[in-house]
Amino acid sequence: MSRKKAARSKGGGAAPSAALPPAAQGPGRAAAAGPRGSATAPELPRNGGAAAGRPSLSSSGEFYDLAFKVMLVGDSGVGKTCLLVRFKDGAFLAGSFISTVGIDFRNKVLTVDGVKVKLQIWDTAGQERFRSVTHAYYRDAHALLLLYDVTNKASFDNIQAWLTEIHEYAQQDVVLMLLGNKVDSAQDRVVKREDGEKLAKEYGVPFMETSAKSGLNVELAFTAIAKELKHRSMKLPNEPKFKLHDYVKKEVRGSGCCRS
Ligand SMILES: Nc1nc2c(ncn2[C@@H]2O[C@H](COP(=O)(O)OP(=O)(O)OP(=O)(O)O)[C@@H](O)[C@H]2O)c(=O)[nH]1
Ligand SMILES: [Mg+2]
Repeated sequence: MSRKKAARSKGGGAAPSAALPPAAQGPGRAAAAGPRGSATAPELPRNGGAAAGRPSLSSSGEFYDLAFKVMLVGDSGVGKTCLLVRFKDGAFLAGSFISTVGIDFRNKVLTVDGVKVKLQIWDTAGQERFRSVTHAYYRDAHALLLLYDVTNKASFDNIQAWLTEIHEYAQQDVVLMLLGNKVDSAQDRVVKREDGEKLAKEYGVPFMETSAKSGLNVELAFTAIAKELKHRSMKLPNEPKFKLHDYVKKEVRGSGCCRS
């Protein structure tokens, strides 16, 4: 895979600078299809769809106050689909690896500080041949979870190239988090936690290690994103500013996952 190095923002972070039009219907939308549900999900407004205090009803019959679109990106095989299935169904897809074709999505409603937040989670195909399909979806994403596999060095080395892509196609204010997945495979680990932390710090993005197999930090990753998006869209007077980095650091430390 030949991709350019990521361009860094002035502040040292990886905030993408391309301001693209919101809610655009990309050509990939009609072409995309996945094994779990249709890939034509409803459009979500950029502010998360807070409808003046009126809750909406999701397709699964659940009420929600806010809705956001989250995209899972990263090399093929890093565990994006497994992470989503773990979060949505609490299960692990063991056995043979079925690579995602195009793009797929699942919805989940979380309660964040008493507010029902629907995450529409888009599971993209990591394979290079589907890249043009994925590009069309970036601009509508409110948040991106960028994954690498701690047992696969190439997937870690490609993170910079993924950041370049995000910089090019996603909204400037997209919420971004880096995840090092498959930490349950301790014996096969080739990317140290410190390397993940260092890279994330370099680009100014929150970071945690996860396991779709054991479930470690899976709920936390999505909850942290949901909290950040909720706080951004519902700024209540006198409410202290939510700091995603601090929240992630505190919760990861609390989970006891990452200190060996
Ligand atoms: N040990 C371990 N294996 C995992 C984990 N997550 C995923 N896997 C395995 O890794 C392989 C790839 O997982 P997927 O979730 O399908 O990978 P993907 O990122 O969706 O791949 P594409 O759809 O091709 O982009 C499968 O064989 C999974 O069982 C994990 O946390 N731990
Ligand atoms: Mg997949």
